[in-house]
Amino acid sequence: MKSAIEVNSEIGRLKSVLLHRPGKEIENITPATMKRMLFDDVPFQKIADEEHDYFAHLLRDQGVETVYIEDLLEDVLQDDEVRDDFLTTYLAEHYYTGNSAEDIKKYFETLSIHELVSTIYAGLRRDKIHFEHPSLHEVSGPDAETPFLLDPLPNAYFTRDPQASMGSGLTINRMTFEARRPESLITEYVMKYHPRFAGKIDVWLDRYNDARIEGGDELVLNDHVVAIGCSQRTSTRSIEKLAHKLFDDPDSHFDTIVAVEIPHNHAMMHLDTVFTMVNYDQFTVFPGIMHGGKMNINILHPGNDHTIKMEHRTSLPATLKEVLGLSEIDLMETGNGDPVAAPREQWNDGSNNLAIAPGEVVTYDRNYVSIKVMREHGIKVHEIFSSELSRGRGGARCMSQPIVREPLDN
Ligand SMILES: NC(=[NH2+])NCCC[C@H](N)C(=O)O
Repeated sequence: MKSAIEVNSEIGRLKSVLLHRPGKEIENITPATMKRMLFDDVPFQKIADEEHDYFAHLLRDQGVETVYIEDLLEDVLQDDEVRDDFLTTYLAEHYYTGNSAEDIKKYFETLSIHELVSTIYAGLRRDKIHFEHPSLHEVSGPDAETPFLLDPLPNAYFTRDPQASMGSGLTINRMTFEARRPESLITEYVMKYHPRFAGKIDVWLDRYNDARIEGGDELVLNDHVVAIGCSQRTSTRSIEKLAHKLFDDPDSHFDTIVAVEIPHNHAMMHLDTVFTMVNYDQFTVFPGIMHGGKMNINILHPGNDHTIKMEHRTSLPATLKEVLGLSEIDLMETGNGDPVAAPREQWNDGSNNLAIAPGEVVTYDRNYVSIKVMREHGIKVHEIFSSELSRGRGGARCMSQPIVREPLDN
């Protein structure tokens, strides 16, 4: 039987994608909570939604099915038992158990399922809940600066990160920062209980382990090679765990993992903020990660008796040629490698392109220097608006989680 997830490249024609339309959560940030919420500014929701709708519309015009994860969550939470189970876990992960969890649940039960889902994304304000037997934790909330008892999920429109599709399955990710942890709980419940996915996918990694990994670091280069960033968000331990799983599981056809070390900072939190694949042999890259050919790259292959063989490399272009079996590749530099335009456009996700077919991408309009370079190199570029969406530090690739791509010709 065909799996409900089929993603065997970064570039095969995109057929189906998971999105999340930004809700109230992106305005439920204040200067005091911004850093913890992983934002650099407070977006204006009205414009962000218009920009997001334009993006989704463009994808649909290109024949892509756009599936909103919040709708899938609503479907799943219709079931009383599943809803209770989800809420118990969600509250326990915010340290609300026992009576306090019951008091919050009592409030949730007064909401429609649609309102409940919006609240899970938007966050729950303290003044909505009356605790029968208040404890210090309950009256304190996540931090003293916020009026929220349960934090908003402003990063949820970056649907790329809480999970990553890979072949016939996905990794459901343990996120690095608490601000994003509930996002992959939503993925878990959707994948486990939604009829579209339940029992029809492989789960390579779940979120209940000590290994941090995020989808922005997970790039499926072809049907047997994945590239993974060793980054602020993805630990080497998780890459090894994933390698064991992919190399041992008979449902997986992946036999090569390229672990690429990148700087560990907020501007470059994931590999896809500095590197994306846009055609069989074309890539965009932020020149700042290349270190004059002195990078730290390791290629992992299955060894004997369930061990892993590892080989060290230092050049990104040479490694890509080697693992993809190409004689030439075209690396297009963000901002044309200019010392001002390159970091500026990287900051605004000029390296974060979503391929919707080989040689065809969607990207933010503001990165006009990078766009010009791509066009000069023969890439078909669809521009999307980016005044508000870009404030969350993620671009078209971050805002989309492919669930089906057409297989590549070769
Ligand atoms: N795949 C990506 N590059 N995602 C970008 C996520 C940005 C988000 N503000 C975070 O820090 O988590």
